[in-house]
Amino acid sequence: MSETSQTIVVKLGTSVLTSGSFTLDKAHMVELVRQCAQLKKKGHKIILVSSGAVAAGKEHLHLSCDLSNVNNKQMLAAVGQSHLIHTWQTLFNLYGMHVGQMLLTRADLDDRERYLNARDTLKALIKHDIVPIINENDAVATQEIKVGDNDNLSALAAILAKADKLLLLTDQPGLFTADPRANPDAKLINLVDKIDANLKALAGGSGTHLGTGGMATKLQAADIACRAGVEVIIAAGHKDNVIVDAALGEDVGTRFVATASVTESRKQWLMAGPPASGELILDDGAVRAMKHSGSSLLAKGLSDVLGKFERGAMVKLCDQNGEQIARGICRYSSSDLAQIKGQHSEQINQLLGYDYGAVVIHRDDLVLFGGLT
Ligand SMILES: Nc1ncnc2c1ncn2[C@@H]1O[C@H](COP(=O)(O)OP(=O)(O)O)[C@@H](O)[C@H]1O
Ligand SMILES: N[C@@H](CCC(=O)OP(=O)(O)O)C(=O)O
Repeated sequence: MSETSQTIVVKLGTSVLTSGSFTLDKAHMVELVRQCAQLKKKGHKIILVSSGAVAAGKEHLHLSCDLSNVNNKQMLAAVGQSHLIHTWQTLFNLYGMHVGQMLLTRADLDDRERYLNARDTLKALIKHDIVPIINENDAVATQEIKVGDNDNLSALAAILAKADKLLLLTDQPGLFTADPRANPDAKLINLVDKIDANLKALAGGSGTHLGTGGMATKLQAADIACRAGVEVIIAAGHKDNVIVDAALGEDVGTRFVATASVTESRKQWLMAGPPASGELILDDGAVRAMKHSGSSLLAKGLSDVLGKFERGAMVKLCDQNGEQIARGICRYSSSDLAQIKGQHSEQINQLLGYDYGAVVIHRDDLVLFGGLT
C-alpha cells in the first residue's frame, strides 16, 4: 500500500451496482464499501461518484417505461436517488463511516462561485472523514445544464477534490481495442500515455439500457482528468479487491498517465469549467509563445475563428493541425475576432470602433494542456 495518503475518486457505473435484472446488487455494494473502509484505515480519502439512481427507481416502481424519454429517466432518478443513498448510508454505517450526498449539475461547476461552494463542501466532508457520494442532479438537469454522464462528472469531481487518482469502474476489465461485446478478439490496452483521435476511435457507446456513454465518455473523462494531473484507471468493478489494488498501484485495467499538473485554483476551474463554445486556430508563433512562455493570445497570432460566441465565452485554442493546446475565456466575440484576426493590437480600436484591451485571451484566463514546455 502506498504510504502517503491519497485522495481517490471512485466512479461506479450502473453496470457495477446492478445485477442483470437492473436491481441494486447490495452484496456487491457492501464488498465495495469494505474496500473503501480498508483504504480509509490506511489514511486514504475516498470520494464516490455513484450512478444507479435510474436503476434503483426502476427497481422500486416496477414500471416499464420508455427509457429513451428524458422525463421518464428523471422521474426514475428522483425516486431511485433516495433509495440509492439510503443503501450506501446503511452499508457504510456497517463500517462506522458516514456519507454525505452531493447532487451536482454542469451549471453548478460552470459558475465560479458555485464551483468554489461545491469545492468547500467536498473539502469539509473529506476533512471530517465523511465519504462524499456524488451523482448528477437528474431531477433538475435539463440539456443545457447537464454534465450528461457520470464519467465526465467524476473527472470534474476529481479536479474539484484535487484527487490523485480517478478509478472508473465498469463492467469491462478496461479499454479494449474495440467494444468487446461486439468483438471477441479485442485486446485489453494496459497503458495509455496520450489520448488522441486514434484512441478515441476505439471507444464505442454503452452496451446496456441504463449505462450512459460507454467507453466514449470514459475516454473524455480520462482526457480531462489526465490534463489536470490526475491518474486515471478504467477497470472492472467486479474484479476482486479492485479499489484497493488500484490504490496500491497494482496493475489493474487500463492506466492513463497524468500528463500535467494544474495546481492553481482558477486554472483548475478553467480546466473543469464551462464547455467551449468555439475554437480559435493559432499561428505557429502564437502556439510557441503560449507553450514556452505562457503568453497571452494577441489578435496577431490568430489565424481562424470557428463557431459563434459572445465576449466572455470559453473557447478551445488549437494549433494549425487542429490539436487543442489550451482553453480559455475570450475577451472578444467571434464576430469581433473575424475582423481583428491577424492584426496588430493597436489596430483593434480602429477596426471595431471600440476595444476591450490589447489581448484576445489574457494569460490569467487560459489554461495550457500539458503545461509549459
Ligand atoms: N473499446 C471498448 N472497450 C471496452 N468497452 C467498450 C469499448 N467500446 C464500447 N464499450 C462498451 O462500454 C460499456 C461500458 O460503458 P457503460 O455501459 O456506460 O457502463 P457504466 O454503467 O459502467 O458507465 C461496455 O459494456 C462495452 O460494451
Ligand atoms: N445519474 C444517472 C447515471 C448516469 C450515468 O452516467 O450512468 P452510467 O453510465 O451507468 O455511469 C443515475 O444515477 O442513474
